[in-house]
Amino acid sequence: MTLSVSVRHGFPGFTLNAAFEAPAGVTALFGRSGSGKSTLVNAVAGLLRPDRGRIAVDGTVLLDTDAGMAVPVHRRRMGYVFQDGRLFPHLTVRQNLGYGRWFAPKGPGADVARIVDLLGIGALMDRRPGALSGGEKQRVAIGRAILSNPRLLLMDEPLAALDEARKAEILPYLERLRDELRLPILYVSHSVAEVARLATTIVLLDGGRVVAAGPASEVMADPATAPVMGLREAGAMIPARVVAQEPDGLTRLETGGGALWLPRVPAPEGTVLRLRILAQDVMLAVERPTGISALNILEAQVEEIRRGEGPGAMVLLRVGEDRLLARITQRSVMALALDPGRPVFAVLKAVSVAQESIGGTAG
Ligand SMILES: Nc1ncnc2c1ncn2[C@@H]1O[C@H](COP(=O)(O)OP(=O)(O)OP(=O)(O)O)[C@@H](O)[C@H]1O
Repeated sequence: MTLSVSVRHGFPGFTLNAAFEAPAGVTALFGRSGSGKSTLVNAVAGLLRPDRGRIAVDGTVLLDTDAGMAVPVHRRRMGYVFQDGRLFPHLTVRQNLGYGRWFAPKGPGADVARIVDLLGIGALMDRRPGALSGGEKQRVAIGRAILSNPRLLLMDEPLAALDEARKAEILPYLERLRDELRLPILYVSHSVAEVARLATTIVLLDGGRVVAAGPASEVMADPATAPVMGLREAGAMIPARVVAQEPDGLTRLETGGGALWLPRVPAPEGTVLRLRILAQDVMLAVERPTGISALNILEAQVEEIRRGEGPGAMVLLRVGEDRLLARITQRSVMALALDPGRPVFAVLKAVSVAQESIGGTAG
């Protein structure tokens, strides 16, 4: 499945001019407030008729303004999940889910029991939305959208209204949907952490234009995208394989640049994980540091140095086959005489597990 979008639309003072391809998986539309994310999603859903554009899912054309053709909203088969679940308050969870199914096209649809199980909402079936937490409501809203058997799931900031604890509760369910249902998801967010955890593809928007698009790990490691991502949030993702659970509570992982130790990661040996390493958490040394507390030191090579407008610089590093970003000062770039090709050691101050990779990559 590929969603292909090319849209041009003008509002007073704002022009959206964006094109991208979304392959299977979660495609995150990411950008600051006002960059055009919702306008794009609304164009895909059919809620907005753009001045010009073409939108197609696989071979099915949903919009082609040149040909004067636009499939109406209700025939596009899009599952739409909004920030506020928008469940029917007078209906039970079961009835809300049934409503999604009612609108599904005839023929084999999604299996209700499976979706209820995937989203962990079995125990809530007889409750009304008023008796659900925000996270539970969102899970039901997602279930309802999936049961309408859509071609594509559109999620516009589905976690934005939830507090951190509820977000953390719902993210694993979204990961399961991504990995087990294989339903393509267009996911709008302005949270880098959310995108790092969920996205397979990232489309980065700025001022109504696509400034970068591609596999999530590549877009996140591109030093040019750092100012749009936000310097504090910029960082790369590298794959790492769980090698051993060690007796002192640490998990040993293997990366292309050497071993890493993290506080116990509850994953079986052999699992490949995606680690998120913020650029600001990476220090560089030209010799292997000794006598420091940091456990995690990777062998790397400088690939590119991008100087910012202020005193900072973003250094793109090659670590085995993978990429890492380090944010250091331009003064340090000079002091260490860093140049492309120079071997260095990357000292990692903090590492987080961004996402369990899609099954089958272990080994
Ligand atoms: N119906 C409208 N009429 C006029 N201007 C609009 C309309 N809808 C959106 N805009 C403008 O288009 C721009 C992009 O808005 P959009 O909602 O797509 O951004 P966004 O990236 O989704 O932002 P946010 O993260 O805040 O939701 C904004 O400047 C907004 O004010």
